[in-house]
Amino acid sequence: MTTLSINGLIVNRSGIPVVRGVEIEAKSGEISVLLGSNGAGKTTLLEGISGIIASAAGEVMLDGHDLMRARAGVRARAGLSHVEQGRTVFSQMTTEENLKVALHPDATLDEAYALFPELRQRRDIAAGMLSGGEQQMVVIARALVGRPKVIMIDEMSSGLAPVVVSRLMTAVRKLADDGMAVILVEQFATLALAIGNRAYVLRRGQTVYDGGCEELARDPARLHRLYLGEASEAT
Ligand SMILES: Nc1ncnc2c1ncn2[C@@H]1O[C@H](COP(=O)(O)OP(=O)(O)OP(=O)(O)O)[C@@H](O)[C@H]1O
Repeated sequence: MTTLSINGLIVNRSGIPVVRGVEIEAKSGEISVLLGSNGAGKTTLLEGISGIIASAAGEVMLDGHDLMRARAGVRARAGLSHVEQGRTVFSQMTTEENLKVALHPDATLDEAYALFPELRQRRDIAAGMLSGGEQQMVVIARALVGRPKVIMIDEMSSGLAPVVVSRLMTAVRKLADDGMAVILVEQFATLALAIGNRAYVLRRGQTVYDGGCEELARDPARLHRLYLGEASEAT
């Protein structure tokens, strides 16, 4: 059982606080959905958690270990995986080579192909030749075979057809059902809330909602208000 606890995290960009005291708890078997309008600080929050950028203050605790001062590589080895925006495949390498780069000694490529069977047929194709959806599958599968405890996925759906997005959502749910703690940053709020457990809505770097996904999915007007900031209703 894994627990990632983020407490009072403050992350600056060019000296300006962009993430301002966020609290998040991600647990094995659960998807924590991070929502918020453009510029709310979602990507910066994930970068602060994975250590790509230094945080100014707060705590990043993974199973009781304080990672706040650890570098990104150390956090990754401790079990924090960050699937960044932009489907960063190694385009000259084949699908399988992309997966092998990250393969943990205890993991197998079959785990990747079990999550995305469609990648098996594409194993010898250069990743740069794959469709956007397939490239997104490669980067998620590559994270999986690194055997992380927590997987943080940023904007996996952007620019993809709805049928592909649904396919990816199903796979992400399976990751959590298999025991991973998942943090999902997503623009398609309705789809993300449908597969998620706990939701956080960020506005200007602060949490304005922390609660169940179902509750928020049932109240689209409230979700709209939370995004637009017409009413403050931090819980
Ligand atoms: N490299 C940077 N230097 C300075 N400011 C930045 C930088 N990157 C992002 N910002 C600013 O930080 C704020 C939060 O950006 P961030 O990308 O974290 O938001 P987001 O919620 O992920 O939005 P989006 O959905 O647009 O990616 C924005 O105001 C943005 O302009």
